[in-house]
Amino acid sequence: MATAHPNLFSFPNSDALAQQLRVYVLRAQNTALNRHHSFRLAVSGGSLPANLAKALLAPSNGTPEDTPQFDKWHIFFADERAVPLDDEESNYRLLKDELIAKIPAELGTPVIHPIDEKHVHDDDPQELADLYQEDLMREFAAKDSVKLPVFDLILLGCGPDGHTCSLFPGHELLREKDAWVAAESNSPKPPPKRITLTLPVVTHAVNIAFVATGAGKKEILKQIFDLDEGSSLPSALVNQGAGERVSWFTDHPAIDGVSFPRRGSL
Ligand SMILES: O=C(O)[C@H](O)[C@@H](O)[C@H](O)[C@H](O)COP(=O)(O)O
Repeated sequence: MATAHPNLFSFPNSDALAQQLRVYVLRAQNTALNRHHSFRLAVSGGSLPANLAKALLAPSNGTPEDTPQFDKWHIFFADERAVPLDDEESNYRLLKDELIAKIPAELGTPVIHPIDEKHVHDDDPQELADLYQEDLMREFAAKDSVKLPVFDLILLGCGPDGHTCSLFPGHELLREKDAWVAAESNSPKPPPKRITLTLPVVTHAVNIAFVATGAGKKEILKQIFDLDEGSSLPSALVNQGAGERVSWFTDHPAIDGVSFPRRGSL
């Protein structure tokens, strides 16, 4: 378990948040490209793709540091719903509509790793999870010894119940130690059938960022950051497992009443 604390950032509005999220994501990109010439990240659904698009589609200041090199990006899904890729509930579709379709041609095209659409109507989403894990293995497990993939960045949301990815409070999936990708058949948040990265994969990433905005998040953020009773919530487990590798991008209403120390810039 990590001992250092996560970083909590808070901004007055979504423009200020997006500006700092851009700096953070592009730093992660540049470090990854220096190390292994590709940038491997996972993204969630919910409000995350819109915030990410706001950050990344803003004009660059022209320096290499401030330029997304999308043709070097491999984008996976931190969680995905078992629905066709063009379904309104699909996180793939959401990311495509919010971000991918709007990337100017000169910035390149990322490689996207969607779920296998042939299995979205299976009764049990386990095959979907297994196939997605195989996709991850092709990308990450070049050596037989790789126990867990090391994403350069995982971008997460936090639900009002403290869930993240499709890891829900009190669920047995939180104890998963071996699988990289797990199936969820009965998600409390619709739609019920999903796949999700597991907690060990999330906490193994080089950088992990949550984006949580709006007054609807303040009760759960108080539990996660200030109160012992919140310590077993999935989002709190990410904080405990990855410590200072975790950064929270919030706005002021989301952390109203939270005592945990916050900063206004990276
Ligand atoms: O597919 C999903 O349902 C999401 O990945 C989910 O984990 C989301 O990130 C949270 O529910 C927070 O959603 P908001 O950012 O919309 O609050």
